[in-house]
Amino acid sequence: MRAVTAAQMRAIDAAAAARDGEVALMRAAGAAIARLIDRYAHGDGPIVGVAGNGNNGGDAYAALAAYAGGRRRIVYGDPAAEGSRARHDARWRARIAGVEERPLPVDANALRGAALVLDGVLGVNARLPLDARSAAAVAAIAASGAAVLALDIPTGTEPTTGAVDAHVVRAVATIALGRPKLGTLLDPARDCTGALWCAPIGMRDADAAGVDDPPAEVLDPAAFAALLPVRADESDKRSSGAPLIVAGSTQFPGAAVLCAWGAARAGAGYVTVAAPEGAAAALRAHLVEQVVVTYDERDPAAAVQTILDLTNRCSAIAIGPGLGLSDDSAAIVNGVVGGTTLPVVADASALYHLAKRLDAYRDAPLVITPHAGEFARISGKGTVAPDERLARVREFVDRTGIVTLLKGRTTLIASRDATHLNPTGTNALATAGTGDVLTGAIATLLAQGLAPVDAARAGAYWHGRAGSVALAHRHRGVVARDVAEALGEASLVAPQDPELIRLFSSR
Ligand SMILES: NC(=O)C1=CN([C@@H]2O[C@H](COP(=O)(O)OP(=O)(O)OC[C@H]3O[C@@H](n4cnc5c(N)ncnc54)[C@H](O)[C@@H]3O)[C@@H](O)[C@H]2O)[C@@H](O)CC1
Ligand SMILES: [K+]
Repeated sequence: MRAVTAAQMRAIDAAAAARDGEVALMRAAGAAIARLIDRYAHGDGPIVGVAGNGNNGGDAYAALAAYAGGRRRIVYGDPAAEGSRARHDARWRARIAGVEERPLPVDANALRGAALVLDGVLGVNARLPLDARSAAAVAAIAASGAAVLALDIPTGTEPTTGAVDAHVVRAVATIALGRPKLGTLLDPARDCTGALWCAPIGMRDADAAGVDDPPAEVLDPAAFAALLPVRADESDKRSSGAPLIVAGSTQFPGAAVLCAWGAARAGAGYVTVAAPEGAAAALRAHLVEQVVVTYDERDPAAAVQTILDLTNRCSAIAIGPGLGLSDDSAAIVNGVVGGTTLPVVADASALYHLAKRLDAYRDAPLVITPHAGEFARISGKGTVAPDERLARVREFVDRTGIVTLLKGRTTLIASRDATHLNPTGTNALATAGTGDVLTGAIATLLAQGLAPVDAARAGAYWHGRAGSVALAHRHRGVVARDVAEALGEASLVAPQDPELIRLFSSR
């Protein structure tokens, strides 16, 4: 699903309003919001809307008008607000439906005890810093301690950049109307988003054509399920996906084991591991179904030949985890990546070695999976501040054409055509070896025929879900092996309601 800038959303809104009428759109938005109210309401208190003078405020009226759950409903708004025709319609319907209307300003005491507060102060046209009236409403909401469902965006966040004001709503959930706003997916605003839902209300990506390209996308559950390859009945072990893992060293054999496990649990039919002789004993002790082939790392030319010979029977390569930073491993990495025609996912040590020869890999079928530190080095442009991740990854991919997966709380995956924001994951993944599992999973997806960008975004999404599944089983102390083991369960996607899509849960 497209994650939009404010400018893209305005274009989409305008076209949808011209087609369907603003009143109908706001009624649809209200109906979708109303469906979420009971999910997030706690206790016996009222549902309280706080409405700004714009259409975001209109959504608060529309939601309370549409809500049929039997709770008391109150809305705070400006009785003298001019507002759009849609906002008037919503306000009128709220009144008829028995919603109690009270004038702004609202103080925290009035909101304390609410079962749920609907934040309709500002939406996609919010600008920071907040004006005094909006800031006062946000301060009251924040001080009340009540649970908040944010309408479109949490007020006080910048809808495109994810910057936050001194006064900001921290929501338990946010419901995006039309399309999710980029800012709600980006730090620091993401902390305020809570769970993220989207009600598409009939809006169309095409209406933003040409505005703020290349587009950003966020994977939703149905799109993820559609990306996962399905094994054909007539498959054999090689056609089911045969990744070659080039990883491990005497010092770090575990990286190769975890990468192989990630590949295997992602559904590969035949996993081959090529590793230096010093890692062989540890690998053979831990890998049973996988084939281990060794090479002499002190003879890089022969090692490259051994590995390239193996590629004849493989369909993708993962290279880098645990290989180390020696000149010999540099020669092996560049010899293999430069000498193969197979798609490659490169991680860890391989990123270090490839950094010196990026020009050779321009637009190659290659995925790199750096964390922020590795990205700083490979991009050649130094440390990446949290708020410049999106711009920096775009700059790098526009320059090199290399599909890049930049790890972080919101992992970014960029190709020349688009930037993808991965919404899944948990801090349980912040533990050694989980990146090796991800690399292995991506290798399998490449081996099963996904394009590099699709393998990267499906892999990131899947791995994030697997982290959450592993945490749900273990509660704490998740290790990388648990994440590999959870890939199967994490591949299951419950049927989705296309009118109300859950993009991520709070975590
Ligand atoms: N237009 C449509 O077709 C739809 C709009 N919807 C809702 O409408 C919202 C957008 O409504 P609006 O366009 O009325 O905009 P907002 O409700 O976001 O903002 C209201 C007004 O406040 C002004 N404002 C924002 N920040 C300010 C600041 N710091 N100081 C002074 N003024 C400031 C804006 O310029 C705008 O005129 C969406 O976020 C969504 O909730 C939905 O109902 C779906 C359909
Ligand atoms: K809002």
